[in-house]
Amino acid sequence: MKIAVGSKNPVKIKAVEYTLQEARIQGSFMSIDAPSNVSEMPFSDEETMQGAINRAEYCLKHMEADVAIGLEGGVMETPFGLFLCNWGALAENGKTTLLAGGARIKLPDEIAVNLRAGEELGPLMDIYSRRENVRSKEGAIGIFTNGMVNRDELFIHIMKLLIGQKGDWFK
Ligand SMILES: O=P(O)(O)OP(=O)(O)OP(=O)(O)OC[C@H]1O[C@@H](n2cnc3c(O)ncnc32)[C@H](O)[C@@H]1O
Ligand SMILES: [Mg+2]
Repeated sequence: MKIAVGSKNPVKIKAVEYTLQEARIQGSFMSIDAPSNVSEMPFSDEETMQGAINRAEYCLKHMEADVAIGLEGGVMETPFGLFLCNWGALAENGKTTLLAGGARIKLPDEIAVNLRAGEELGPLMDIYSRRENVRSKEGAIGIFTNGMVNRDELFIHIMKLLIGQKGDWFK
């Protein structure tokens, strides 16, 4: 089985590989910087889901993969503030694309203000945390939970929710 991931972000690639190994699903891995075809900073659940679906479907088209995974991060407005959201899609030719969402956490107002003004979370997190490339390491969720939940764990959970829905893999 050929498995493609629609990102070159190591935190996403590692989460996919780790979860498939944990589930004892054998295959070869490929990755490609698949376009999300949504905003650089998705601003709703729907837009973030669409980004994950678009990445997975791009992989299926361009990578000759049997299974394609798209993972996308974004933010969403709620009556209680702006929240981080993450979504995953698992696509296979001729089958309905599977979807699953990850844990959410409220972003501090000082970050939310800048996001609403059109800035992107990746660079904002580096400035806020005085670290480099947070999006490829612990992620915003890692910073705001003091490392209790890092971005890899978030994507591993999404991956478990996705492959857990693939009944035929567990027979
Ligand atoms: O290389 P890709 O796969 O694009 O991975 P990415 O880190 O850019 O992540 P996304 O495109 O999925 O996320 C959309 C935007 O939100 C930012 N973002 C999302 N989750 C984040 C997190 O946990 N920490 C920092 N930035 C995050 C990210 O930098 C992008 O600007
Ligand atoms: Mg990106």
